[in-house]
Amino acid sequence: MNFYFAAAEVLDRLDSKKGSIKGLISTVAEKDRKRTSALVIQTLKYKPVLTDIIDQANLMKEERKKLTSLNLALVLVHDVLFCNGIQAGDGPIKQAVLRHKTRLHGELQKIKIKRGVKFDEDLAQNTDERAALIPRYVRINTLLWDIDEAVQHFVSKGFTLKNILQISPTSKQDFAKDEHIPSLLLFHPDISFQEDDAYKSGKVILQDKASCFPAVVLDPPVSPNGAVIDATSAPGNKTSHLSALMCNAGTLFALERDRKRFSTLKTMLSKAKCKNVEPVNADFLTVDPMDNKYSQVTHILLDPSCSGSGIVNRLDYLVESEQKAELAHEERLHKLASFQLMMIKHAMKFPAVQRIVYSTCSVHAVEDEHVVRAALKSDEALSGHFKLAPQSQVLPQWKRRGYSSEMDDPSHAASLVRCLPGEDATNGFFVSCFVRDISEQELGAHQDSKRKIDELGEDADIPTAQIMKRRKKNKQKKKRG
Ligand SMILES: C[S@@+](CC[C@H](N)C(=O)[O-])C[C@H]1O[C@@H](n2cnc3c(N)ncnc32)[C@H](O)[C@@H]1O
Repeated sequence: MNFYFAAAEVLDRLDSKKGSIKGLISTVAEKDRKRTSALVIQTLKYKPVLTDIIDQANLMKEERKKLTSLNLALVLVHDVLFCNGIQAGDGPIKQAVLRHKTRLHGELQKIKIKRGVKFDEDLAQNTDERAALIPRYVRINTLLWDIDEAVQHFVSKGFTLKNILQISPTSKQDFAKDEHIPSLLLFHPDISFQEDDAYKSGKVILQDKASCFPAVVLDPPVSPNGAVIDATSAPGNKTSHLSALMCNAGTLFALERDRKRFSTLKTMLSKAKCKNVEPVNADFLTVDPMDNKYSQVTHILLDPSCSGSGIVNRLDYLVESEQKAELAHEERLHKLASFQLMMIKHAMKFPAVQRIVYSTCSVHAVEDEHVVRAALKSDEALSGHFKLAPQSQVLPQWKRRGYSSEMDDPSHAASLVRCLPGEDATNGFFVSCFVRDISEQELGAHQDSKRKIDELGEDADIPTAQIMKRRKKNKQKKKRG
């Protein structure tokens, strides 16, 4: 019966908005986690129907001594009606529900007749229909095999490779190569790979297409001296993608501040055989950019916590009631945005950094364009000479760009990438890329920084100081030459 108590407790905590489904399920004992998460999700899908049935059958009134909460009744009645019964030894709680078994089944039939449906599944709440338009994306872990070997593997499993851009909703056997991401395959949304050997051995990673964009845009170095930071790594999809793009060469520092998520990250990286990754359980904001360890870092990926408003293939929306306080929502977005901005500004302080990718799975301009435009105006961007990478370096073929009306300079929107759920066959996503521009012309425009260097010498901000030193050396060379 403990398993039902655990599932009911997750539902109780969801009701009182104490976390997301994913977050709350991660607190359940590992041995029961899979089972509990399946029961919670199924119960949520049928919640309105189950609540009606329990009401009509008067279950809570007649068994109020045994059934202490509606959520406990929901999970038990779910298993009586839609599974093979309650999976627990005999006892007073089980008996309290089973006494009403005939009545419960009767109420279920009445609802089906009333709604004119034949199958139980037709009573499930519609999951977000935009999710049904998202193919099952499978990223090939090129550290372990190549795309041709992967294609052969799936063909041997009975799939047919088609030269198409989208998977037909009627054909579950077709698969295709993605047009934008080289190591990505598309399958029908209903295909599950959880039991596939290639998934279990880390040879494929189940990752939404949009979530593959940041690593590709960052374009990390492939060199034994390459040094890259993934500042917000767990669970590690983008880290393993970066590691693959770096061909396991150089060093990829994978930072993650949350201890539990850090442990998930390490498991993921070892499964994917990422050998060039140094996982670090630390808060990126507390890392000293001048620390020798990171002095050679040229590329930083920032995929910080966000509202997640772009994710459509998860069930959290089932528990988001309409009365969700708009104000609290706005406040939360602004809090997230100021944290996100801090992360970008911190990344800009690393002395050798040349390229910073900032991404979110949010569709809110507050967390996307607004954060980018604030970052561009920040002291860190001005003194470090950061600007947006041009469209030609940021998935040039991708049609949907940033919202120009949300940028100070509308032309900057072309540098940004957006994905819209329901329209782009992906979750909602946003990608931007800052690059350090050290041209002489730009330097000339920063007279103030020059003055600061003259006045402060060694203590002036390092990137500008380095540039100025380089400039001085070049001038001296020219004079000598
Ligand atoms: C959106 S998730 C990252 C997903 C990851 N990039 C992936 O593709 O698998 C954000 C992660 O950043 C972590 N995080 C948030 N703030 C952080 C900080 N200041 N330093 C390090 N990690 C942080 C969170 O704990 C969370 O695991």
